[in-house]
Amino acid sequence: MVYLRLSLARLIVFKYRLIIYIMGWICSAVICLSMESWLWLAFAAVVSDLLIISHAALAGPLSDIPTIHWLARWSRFYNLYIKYFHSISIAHYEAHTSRSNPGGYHPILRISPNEVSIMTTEGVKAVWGADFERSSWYGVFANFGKPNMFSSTSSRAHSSRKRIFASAYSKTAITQDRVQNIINTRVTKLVGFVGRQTSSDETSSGASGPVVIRNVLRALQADIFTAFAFADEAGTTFLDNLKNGRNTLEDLNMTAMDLFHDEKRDEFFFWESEKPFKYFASFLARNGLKSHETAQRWLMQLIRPYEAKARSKASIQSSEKSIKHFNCSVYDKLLLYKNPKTGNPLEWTERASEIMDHAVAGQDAVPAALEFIFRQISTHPDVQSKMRLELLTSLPLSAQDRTFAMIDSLSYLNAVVMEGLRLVDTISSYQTRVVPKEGCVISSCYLPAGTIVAAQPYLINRQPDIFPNPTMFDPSRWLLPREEYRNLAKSMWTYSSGPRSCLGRELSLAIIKTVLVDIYTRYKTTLLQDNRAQKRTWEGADFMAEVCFENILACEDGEWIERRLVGPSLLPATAQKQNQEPVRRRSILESGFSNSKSMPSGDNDCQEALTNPIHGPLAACPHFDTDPFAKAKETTAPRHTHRNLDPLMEYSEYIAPDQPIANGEQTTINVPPHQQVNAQA
Ligand code: HEM
Repeated sequence: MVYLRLSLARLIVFKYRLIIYIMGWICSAVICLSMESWLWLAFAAVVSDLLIISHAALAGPLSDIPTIHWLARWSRFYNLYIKYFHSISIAHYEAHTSRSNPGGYHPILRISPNEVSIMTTEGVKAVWGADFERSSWYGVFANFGKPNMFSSTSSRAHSSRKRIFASAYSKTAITQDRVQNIINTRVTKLVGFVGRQTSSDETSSGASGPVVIRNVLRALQADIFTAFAFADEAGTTFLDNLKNGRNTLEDLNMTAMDLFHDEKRDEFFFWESEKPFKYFASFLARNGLKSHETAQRWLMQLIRPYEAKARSKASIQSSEKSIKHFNCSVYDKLLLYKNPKTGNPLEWTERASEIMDHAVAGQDAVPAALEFIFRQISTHPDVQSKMRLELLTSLPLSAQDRTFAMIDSLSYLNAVVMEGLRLVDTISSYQTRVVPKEGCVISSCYLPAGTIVAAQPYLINRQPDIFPNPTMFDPSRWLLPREEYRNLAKSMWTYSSGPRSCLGRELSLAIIKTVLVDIYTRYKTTLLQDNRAQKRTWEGADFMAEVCFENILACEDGEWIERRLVGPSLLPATAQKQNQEPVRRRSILESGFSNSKSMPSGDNDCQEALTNPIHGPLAACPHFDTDPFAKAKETTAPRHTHRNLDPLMEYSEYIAPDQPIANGEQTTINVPPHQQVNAQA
């Protein structure tokens, strides 16, 4: 008790010490103290400060927690230093994992006198699951001078705002025709752009020159989000302006849209958000503030005409009807909202602040995630082949015949996306929560009220006891029986967790999966330039991956793919032909499974597979676990007897039961009925 009182007194004295000193000096000036007494007073103030800081550093409740650096006990400037000059995610990850510990890494580290960083799912559950309040750092995300859902620190303010529009982001809403049409039409434009790149090559080799994929994806995200948030016809059309070459933000006229990743802005974002600099932001971050203003003005160009149109009675009535049917856009929901107690609508600045925050939230996260996945797929040809095989054998070729439910049920595609999202670093800073007055315990360490707990997806997603070989891109870790998959997915923290987790999760997954389907059923990708050495992973137009696209029908395994696309009637012939073409089949196999681990030279089973005419080229190879023919032998799905069935018909009936599927079960591909029949033949 005595200790508690002392701590409280210390806190008050420490927090208000400046005011106490100033008052003391004013009093002493009034009673005309001598110069010597003044110096003694100043000396006493410095000593008392040092005593308080030393006590907190060496004997306070956080003193037993290992530190990221010895300076971190004494000052928050060490942490600010890495925030400004390095990648905070990489620096914290290295600190958590670099020192010996019984568990192999430190689940908790002190990063400044009053702040700890955690790398434990249990800790995240205790803090984010219990919805501890946010720190004041989030205030920087307010727009138009108004707070929004994201910037509000209190959980109450957050949940009352979220209730207005959360249903527009639900999976039910995202799978409705309105949103699916928006996504599909924009992705089709993206595919058209890639098509123009591959056909513009003078040699007509079917391969494109390097494409700075992030910029193109930024255009995609902006066009999808603005159409989704307002209305299809009210969205931006950046995709229509894509050119050959780098498509920089300036070329696309997108600098205002890309608020937090416009170079001018992110240089200053630090000064605007970190104490004590933020108090001098108007001086330190002048360009950053200017670019925030430009972005606000830019957004007004979308909001004004939309509001003017929505004010017409007919439009409001139809929105009111559709609000009940998940068919209403986010902005319509904001527009139609009335406070249940006062009956007042939101002010326009509140609506604008909210929508601007949502736009910013996904504007670089989705392109960064997709670019990272492209990069991984392009450098892992075995993954690319398996994924393409699944797409070509399980989905109708025409976008009109497929639904998002079909795409969503593909286990290998899902595994690739999950693994990409596990490793990608989309958020440029860590998330913080403040320990409430009861305190809390994480990894056996007591954290008193007011302690700031920091966590990052980059660290949580790399816990070696949950994700063995955590830095390795290995989609197969997600091919698990349903229950095990769910448990693993719960430990992944890319979208955060708890009531304030990412609202755009379903939208972003739908965009990412649709892009991968539409690109990888048509193109093979390779990485021209990796450009991984950056200060911050999301930063700088000059530091982005350049991807080359090659039409799959023009590439090595094109003939095989063509045969598969033509339909089932050719498949028995394929099996016959395989017998006459062992060399050709070998090249097909090797092109997809060229890494020595998947296809060891001299492996008898694989050699046998290459010449086995009965079950197809892939069935007997133990390294190939996605063979549709092998699956056909095991499947319990009803068998069709019509041999001339249209290859693209009735797929929806035969989409496999919900993914994921057990590792090693060789069942990641869903086999449509006609292929089962042919495999039997
Ligand atoms: C791969 C893409 C994305 C990733 C990795 C991602 C990640 C996150 C994370 C980690 C948070 C929590 C941040 C914090 O608490 O500090 C968050 C919040 C949020 N995200 Fe996303 N996000 C993505 C895409 C999107 C998209 C496309 C949208 C909307 C269009 C969106 C809208 C939001 C919103 C509104 C919040 C605030 C939620 C709240 O305060 O309750 N996100 N996101």
